[in-house]
Amino acid sequence: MLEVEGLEKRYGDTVALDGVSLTVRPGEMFGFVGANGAGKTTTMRIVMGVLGADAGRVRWNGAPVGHDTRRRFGYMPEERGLYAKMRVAEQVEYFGRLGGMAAPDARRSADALIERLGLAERRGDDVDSLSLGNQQRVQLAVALIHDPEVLVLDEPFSGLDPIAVDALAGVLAERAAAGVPVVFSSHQLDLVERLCDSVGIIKAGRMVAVGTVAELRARESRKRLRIVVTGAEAGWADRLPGEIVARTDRSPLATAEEHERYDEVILVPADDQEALRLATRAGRVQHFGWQEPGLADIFREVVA
Ligand SMILES: Nc1ncnc2c1ncn2[C@@H]1O[C@H](COP(=O)(O)OP(=O)(O)OP(=O)(O)O)[C@@H](O)[C@H]1O
Repeated sequence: MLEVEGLEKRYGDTVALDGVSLTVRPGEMFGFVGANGAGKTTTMRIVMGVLGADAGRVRWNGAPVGHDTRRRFGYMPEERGLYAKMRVAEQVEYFGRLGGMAAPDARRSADALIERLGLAERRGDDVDSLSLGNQQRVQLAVALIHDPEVLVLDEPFSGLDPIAVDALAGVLAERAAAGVPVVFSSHQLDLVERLCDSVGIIKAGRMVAVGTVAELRARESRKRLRIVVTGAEAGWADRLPGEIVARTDRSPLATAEEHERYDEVILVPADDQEALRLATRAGRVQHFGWQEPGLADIFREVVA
């Protein structure tokens, strides 16, 4: 298992990491989330030895991680590092060779990944002639080519179209199923929620929440009601007891079918029965029920 313990890192007066710890077990997909500048990239760079820590340690299967061990890791850095004037297939193969693969294996594996990530038609093109999203796919192929023991990916999904997102999600799930610990950072919380076994939320260099989404939901989240009312007077929802965390309202439209006002409110209620009475009095209640918060809701609560 991959263990990161008590990482600290300063840049001059800026404290980038202030005691970051996380553990990723074999076969676990770990989503690393946090606001811009929270410390995700710095943590991953330290795990990969690109950057030294001021304190703390990184261990793989109980032993300190050194250069040779890291060669068996797959890494997608934030600063994408490809050779612009090398062809797609050659480049992926080349990184396979750097990762210690024999030439025929590297070629076979590169071909399979290129196909899988939807790059087959571009295999003979120079990397700098590709769109950014396709360059990103090449970068992913490079991180995956040598069948790494651990995967550390800095925002691997950013900039990918939905088909590429699905292809990458499939590849990562396969690697995890084969026992590889996978860590990736992302701002796409719906994706993290869908794919990850566990999630770590980092805020200003500290891990403020770690666990499965269900655990975070149970620990962090306040119960919320979703209320939909049509035909009410404007402003009725302001009287609801509790805190409104989201609202949508649509004034009457000029069409025959939709001539009613529509209000949807997400409320952390101080008194749910009073909220129901108010909604019933205000208009026609189309929906009134408890709503499970998503990872984005939990994130807002934890990071606020
Ligand atoms: N080379 C550097 N010199 C000075 N400060 C740095 C350097 N690299 C990072 N920092 C600072 O360290 C903190 C953590 O940055 P980091 O890039 O790890 O955040 P992040 O969570 O990856 O953010 P993002 O989501 O925007 O990629 C920030 O305050 C950042 O400004």
